[in-house]
Amino acid sequence: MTIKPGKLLAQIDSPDDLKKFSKDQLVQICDELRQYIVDIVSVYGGHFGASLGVVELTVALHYVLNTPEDQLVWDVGHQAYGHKILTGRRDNFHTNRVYGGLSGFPKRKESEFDTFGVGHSSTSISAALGMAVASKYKGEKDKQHVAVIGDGSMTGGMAFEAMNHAGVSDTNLLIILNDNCMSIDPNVGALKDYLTDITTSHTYNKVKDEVWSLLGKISKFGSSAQEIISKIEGAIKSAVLKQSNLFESLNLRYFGPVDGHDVNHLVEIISDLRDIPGPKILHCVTVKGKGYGPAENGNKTTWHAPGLFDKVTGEIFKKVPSAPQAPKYQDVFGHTIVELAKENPKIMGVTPAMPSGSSMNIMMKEMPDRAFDVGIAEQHAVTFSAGLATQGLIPFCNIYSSFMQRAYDQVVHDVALQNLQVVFCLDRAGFAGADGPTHHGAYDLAYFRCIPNMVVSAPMNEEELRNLMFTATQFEGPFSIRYPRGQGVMPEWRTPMREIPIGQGRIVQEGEEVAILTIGHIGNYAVEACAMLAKEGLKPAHYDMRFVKPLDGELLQEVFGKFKKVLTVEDGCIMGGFGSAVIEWMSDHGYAAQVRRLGIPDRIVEHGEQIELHRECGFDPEGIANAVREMVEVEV
Ligand SMILES: Cc1ncc(C[n+]2csc(CCOP(=O)(O)OP(=O)(O)O)c2C)c(N)n1
Ligand SMILES: CC(=O)[C@@H](O)[C@H](O)COP(=O)(O)O
Ligand SMILES: [Mg+2]
Repeated sequence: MTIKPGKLLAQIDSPDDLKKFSKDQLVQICDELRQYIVDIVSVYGGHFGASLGVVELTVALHYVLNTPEDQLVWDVGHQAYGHKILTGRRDNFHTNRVYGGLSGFPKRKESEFDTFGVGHSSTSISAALGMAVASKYKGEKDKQHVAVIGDGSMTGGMAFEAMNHAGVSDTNLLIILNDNCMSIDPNVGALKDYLTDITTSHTYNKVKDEVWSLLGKISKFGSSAQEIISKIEGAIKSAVLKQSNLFESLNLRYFGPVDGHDVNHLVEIISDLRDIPGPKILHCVTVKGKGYGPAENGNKTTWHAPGLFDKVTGEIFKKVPSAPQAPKYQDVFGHTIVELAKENPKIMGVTPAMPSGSSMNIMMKEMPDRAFDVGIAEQHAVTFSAGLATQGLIPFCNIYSSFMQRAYDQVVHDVALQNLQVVFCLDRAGFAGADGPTHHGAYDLAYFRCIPNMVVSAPMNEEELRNLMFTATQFEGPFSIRYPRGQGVMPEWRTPMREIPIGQGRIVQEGEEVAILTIGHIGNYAVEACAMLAKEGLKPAHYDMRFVKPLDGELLQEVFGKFKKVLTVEDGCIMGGFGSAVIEWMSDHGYAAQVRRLGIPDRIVEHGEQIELHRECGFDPEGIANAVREMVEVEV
């Protein structure tokens, strides 16, 4: 179905086209852009509420700035749908997040307007500051550098590291804080409360408006007058706010809060700010989901990424289950940690801003004093968990595999070196799918198995996940459990939990000639492959190793004692992953066999449905069966 843009939007193939319109046409352009996002996302899916919340800001920025020369960096980039549509990608925007189509996030190789690749939060200020300093060094005086960062992303430590530097950088960096009080779930922390204070402080806003209008009048009298007024403004701010403005105290000129949905006012402000030297921050107040009733007034967490929906009624279409509705692994985690915590008062839950995504919200609701959303702060989440563990508690620190990458040193330095009992539940491990390479949990088997003291495990189904979670509570040291995004395989998963001997794998099917060794959920693909091969008279053995570290030495002795052809399969990087561990074991124990490794190759794999990516990399069920067929052919 072809989705047509509105009359004005249809004429905008670049920001230069946008600039041809008069200011009083911008409101209509915003309406048409908003409608186009609703039309596309309702049919093709993707992130939703965030892009609606920055429609006016996006139009104003591309209207005032001279992009792409002026450099605009979006934080996370899930809100950049309007940006992409206005910068030449309107007509192919329906391919957003589709295999072979546009990325769901700004990506440098996709467009010159995408100045920095994003997807993980809190990077925009650092990147934009780097660009600003580079421009200053190269003598590019007129270039503007703008970072647009949300209030949720502002809770990421990197943002403060960058502001700390920006404040003494002597650049003209403009930070735009898009404050909608939302992360994916409601935003958390003292910063959120502070921003609310500023936004709701009537006295401050009244005085600020007067100062602002004075600034407008005086600024015509040249920079010395501006200096005077900015000192008055600064004095008023710190006095009225009773505490120095957080951003001003970092030497960032603070402006706002302003209405982030008044496109013409935003055009004026951003134009004015262009002429004000030095690092500055504009605080915009917006509404996530603005302009589409169900998203604006309904559950904003749901409308962060609702899936497909009826744009007229707002009804969100439930995915039709292909098989009896097996739960998502995350649901099993969410219910199981509560079950365990009811039995064991030492158990605590920690999530860095993914309560709904990880299902930690279940424990947060039932046991609010034992489960914590710490904001987009993965490093803090890990070391906070380590602190809990020093006091004899057992924290389950649930972090998406790709977001875990941000807190690697904390795992080594704060947990493993002290051999503390922290349970890392790495959700979205393996190909994440439509979110693409920024979110693929490709590396955790490799980056965790090399850490001393760390146990590295992966369940093949929900029952196994529950057993591993219980086992982790009995293990006095760091323990990681990784599992993929989406469906499990067991509709009846509420099985009694049991402790599994650390390192113990299991045989799934006896066989001959080739042994398939799998780790985690991907083992279910091997089961499908074996069923295909059985019809051809081929019967490889299949072992679910369950642990990458420690490996099951007894089982591997059986495997290498019986088989000269071994196929390893992992939904993770081949370099240094599970297959590498098996080869190392084989070599260390004096065995020799042909070992073939299937997994994520040593290159960037773009976005698409998980099965499309597994197929592309040759470890979907057909790919596994083909590998066995080829191995059977070869004489060793
Ligand atoms: C390092 C990292 N952790 C977690 C996420 C998941 N995530 C994506 S968007 C988001 C919320 C961002 O909130 P905010 O910056 O306020 O943007 P909004 O959606 O409100 O526009 C989170 C937690 C991420 N992308 N990167
Ligand atoms: C933009 C972002 O990082 C999150 O919205 C992420 O896309 C969530 O992923 P899940 O949908 O797998 O929870
Ligand atoms: Mg927000």
